[in-house]
Amino acid sequence: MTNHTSPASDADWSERDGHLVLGAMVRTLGSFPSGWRYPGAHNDPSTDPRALKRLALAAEKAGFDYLFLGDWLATDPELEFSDPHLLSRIDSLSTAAYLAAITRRIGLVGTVETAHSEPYATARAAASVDRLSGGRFGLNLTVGADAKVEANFGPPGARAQLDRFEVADEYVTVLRGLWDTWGEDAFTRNVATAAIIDRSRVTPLDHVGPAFEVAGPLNVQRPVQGHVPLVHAGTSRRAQQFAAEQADIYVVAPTSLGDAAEFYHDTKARVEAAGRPASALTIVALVLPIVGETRADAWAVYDRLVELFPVDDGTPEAAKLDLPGNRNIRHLRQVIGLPLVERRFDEAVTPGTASRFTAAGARLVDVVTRRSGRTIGGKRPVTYRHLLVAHLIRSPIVVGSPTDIADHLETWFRASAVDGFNVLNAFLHEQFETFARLVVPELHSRGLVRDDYGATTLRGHLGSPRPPAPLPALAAAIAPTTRTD
Ligand SMILES: Cc1cc2nc3c(=O)[nH]c(=O)nc-3n(C[C@H](O)[C@H](O)[C@H](O)COP(=O)(O)O)c2cc1C
Repeated sequence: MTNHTSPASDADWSERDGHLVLGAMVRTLGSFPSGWRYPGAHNDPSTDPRALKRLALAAEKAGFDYLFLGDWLATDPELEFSDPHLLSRIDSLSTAAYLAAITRRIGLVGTVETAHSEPYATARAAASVDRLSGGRFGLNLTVGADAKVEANFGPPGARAQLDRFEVADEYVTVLRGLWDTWGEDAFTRNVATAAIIDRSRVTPLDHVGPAFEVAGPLNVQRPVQGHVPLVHAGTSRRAQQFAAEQADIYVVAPTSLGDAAEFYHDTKARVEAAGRPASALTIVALVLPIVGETRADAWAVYDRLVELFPVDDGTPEAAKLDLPGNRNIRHLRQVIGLPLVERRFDEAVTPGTASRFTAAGARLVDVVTRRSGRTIGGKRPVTYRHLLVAHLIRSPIVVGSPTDIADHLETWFRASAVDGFNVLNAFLHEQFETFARLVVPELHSRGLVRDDYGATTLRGHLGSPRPPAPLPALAAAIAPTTRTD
């Protein structure tokens, strides 16, 4: 009898055993806007292949579940001072294919946009990288509407008139349908009879929908993982619903533990309402750790990053940079509600001045204290520069020793606010490698991460069962025209 079960190891079917999932966000210029200026930081995109390789090997050695490769089908030189990592980066699927050959166990998540790609090409590319990596690929689908991207793809077609999430749902139907057009054992390779395939196991798709018409079958066999795991990131209700119904991993960016826990429970309820077990969706939050051997070391790294963040301090040098219009004392004044005409950026905020701040200003003081240990009236005082940076950089930054960072991750995980984290780095390589060398072992000693890869596929890392291929009889019933003798 034909075996239609997974060729993957038993471990790939196992539960995650209560471990938190760790993904590494790949941004070679780092995620702190001035990170690339830090002494010794990687800052040359022309040497990215080496940087990617070094990051991937460090992440794999530490046992990360996957590398996350974001993408954007546009660029904008005006992002120079706010998001330098978006200026130039190697296409995410090409990167995943490159890293597939370098790594052995870690998952590789690449990004495709549903509005400006064809599901046939995406199904093929994703199945290809999944095959090349032995079942480690994950596909992040973005469903955004972005004028800069649209400007790169000619006049909008009929698809642009449709609801973007309905298009995305149909896109997923086509992807999965195409991955199922090849049965598991379609390649019979019968040397004696000369039949290399069993044609009954290769079926067309014949999809005709509002957005796509795709005949199939796919021109590459079924992915190692059956269906490549799908990833989504988005904050709107529609994005949440799409993730609940379709995704295996959902990347979120909550601003507080309370919000995260509420969103987590709401999302898991939606997963169940969609007829899936709550564990089918792994919810991971972004986190940007700034770590040092000691808390004081970490504060020093954060202070240096703040100093390197260019602001308009009225000097001719700053004027030449053409900085965004919100990088000056005038802008800060609007936020904290006080005239600051004569203030210099590095002046300490006095207790008297702080007592007159707006609620928003008081919140910024809290952020500065949490990130840098600086206090109003303290030996290391809060400065106006620190306040402005806290206002402009809203990333989920956690600064501290390995114990501090592990405490934060553990608190969120144990509060059922997340299943894991997508870990950003302020700059490469020191910050990521310090996290891998010091924080991951701390998590391990607390029983929060496993000590080695128990599985060989991304699905295995997630504890997500591999969808079986439709049985030949069923496939034949669906598509009788494909029957051959
Ligand atoms: C944490 C996070 C990461 C994201 N990464 C990307 C990305 O790499 N590329 C992209 O085009 N959009 C990215 N997005 C945007 C969303 O994926 C996209 O716009 C989403 O499909 C639509 O959701 P929305 O309705 O919340 O805008 C990201 C969003 C979040 C919250």
